[in-house]
Amino acid sequence: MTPVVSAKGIVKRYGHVTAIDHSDFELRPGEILAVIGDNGAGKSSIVKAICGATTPDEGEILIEGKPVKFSSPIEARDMGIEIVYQNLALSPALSIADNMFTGRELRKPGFLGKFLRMLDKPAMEKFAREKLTELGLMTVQSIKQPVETLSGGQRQGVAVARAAAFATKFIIMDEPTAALGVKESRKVLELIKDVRARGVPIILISHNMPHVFEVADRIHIHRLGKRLCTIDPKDYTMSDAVAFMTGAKEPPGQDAA
Ligand SMILES: Nc1ncnc2c1ncn2[C@@H]1O[C@H](COP(=O)(O)OP(=O)(O)OP(=O)(O)O)[C@@H](O)[C@H]1O
Repeated sequence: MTPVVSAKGIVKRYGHVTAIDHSDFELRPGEILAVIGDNGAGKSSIVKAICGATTPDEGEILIEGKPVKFSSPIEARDMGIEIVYQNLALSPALSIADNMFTGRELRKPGFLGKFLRMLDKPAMEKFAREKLTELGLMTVQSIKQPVETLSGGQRQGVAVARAAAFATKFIIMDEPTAALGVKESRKVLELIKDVRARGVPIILISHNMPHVFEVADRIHIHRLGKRLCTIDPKDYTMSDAVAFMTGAKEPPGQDAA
């Protein structure tokens, strides 16, 4: 099966620091791929290269088998790649519906939209309501509610719903539960599984081993700027994964999973 994303020999240098050192990467259809590694191992850097947030110095990125060279994250987004950040990239003062459409607002049909750039608020609110309902998130009272009135978990829910609504290729989630409490994390993990059930593959960067082992189909272990190996979480324990990640234990081959 053609991978959704595959990257080969990616190199990214920042001055004298080599953040990614000839790394490979592969995301398969329908899977949750966790990306783990020590601080500074290069997890964010490799994922940024894949979503156009940075341009690699070397290497090749293929999306569904076709070479791509993104010059901005907008280009990646236009291709159906969505990102959910740990620091909740939502605008607190704007409503849920407005947040879902930031940067891709729907305009009124005809002259009003085309020439006067008038927004089609009812259409955006309807779409936002449908998407939140689909993901079981309609505990929020109103779609017009400002995001700042929501709990941390609800906000992350909106961010995940937005990504799920627009992603046609895959979603990248960078530490989506890091800022959340236990109960809120649970809800977000369930959402992540729901998104997978809808057929959208996910790249999940996380330091939280129980979360990774709960949801991941495969784990990409990053160390010193490159992919050390990929493992199937059913074949290894959390302490094995940490031992590979820190160099305490010899890893299995590059493609154990
Ligand atoms: N914009 C940048 N400028 C300079 N150095 C950078 C930049 N971004 C990343 N680096 C360096 O590249 C290396 C890899 O960083 P990266 O953020 O990808 O690691 P990470 O595995 O995501 O770490 P963490 O788990 O701490 O978020 C680090 O040494 C980091 O300091």
